[in-house]
Amino acid sequence: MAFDLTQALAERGWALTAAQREAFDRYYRLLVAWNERVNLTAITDPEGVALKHFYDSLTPAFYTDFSGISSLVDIGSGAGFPGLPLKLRFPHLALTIVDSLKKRIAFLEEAVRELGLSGVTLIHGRAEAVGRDPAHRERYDVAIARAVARLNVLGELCLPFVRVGGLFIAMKGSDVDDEVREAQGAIATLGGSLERIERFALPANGGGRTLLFIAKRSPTPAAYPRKPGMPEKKPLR
Ligand SMILES: C[S@@+](CC[C@H](N)C(=O)[O-])C[C@H]1O[C@@H](n2cnc3c(N)ncnc32)[C@H](O)[C@@H]1O
Repeated sequence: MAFDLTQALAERGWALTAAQREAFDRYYRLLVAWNERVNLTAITDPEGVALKHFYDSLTPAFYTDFSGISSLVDIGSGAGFPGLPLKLRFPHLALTIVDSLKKRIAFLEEAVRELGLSGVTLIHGRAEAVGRDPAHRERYDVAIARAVARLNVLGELCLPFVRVGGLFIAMKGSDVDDEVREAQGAIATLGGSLERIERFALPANGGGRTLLFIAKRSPTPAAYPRKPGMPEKKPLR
């Protein structure tokens, strides 16, 4: 696999600044160093991380205009994907990251410090609990998540964070049709409406991807999200 992040983004019309290139390099070095003692990622080679973590994280911005988005919440961000690459590329974003694993939040705290980022809030907690907190409920322009749960579960974790008129972006692999069908009732119940499906392939045989754009049409009923674990145990129909 031959993949160069700077070149691939230049082909999309994005010129990374020298400072942004250096930030992605530092992020990579920190990720692999921490990965020796905290399980953060199975992908550790530089080109793999550049393609399957950094570039992949940026793909939503190929399909929707991030310059018009002020606040973004990344649910189940793990080692920072997709939130941190989006923040590096779009520094104006007020980024909030929610993850239930303390060690991953500890990694992100160091990454944010090392990369000198401002406007990033890191929350250790379950999305089901944080999404009920008035400080976070229906406060964000966009909620985004990659590789966290099936769509009928993910909707309950993410849609409560989105303001009416905002957007929930689910980042998925190529095989989504059953998942989308099974989640239709859940999305409607939670106040969402599936507006757009974008299918594409990552460069350098990086695999098929699908982005689901779900508009928040009406407030999420107070009953949701249910208590931690329930969305997964009894997914909405
Ligand atoms: C497979 S990892 C994916 C991480 C990252 N989004 C990525 O694509 O590389 C899933 C992450 O979601 C977090 N997670 C799972 N369920 C969660 C929940 N209910 N609330 C908050 N975080 C959750 C886990 O701790 C884990 O870090």
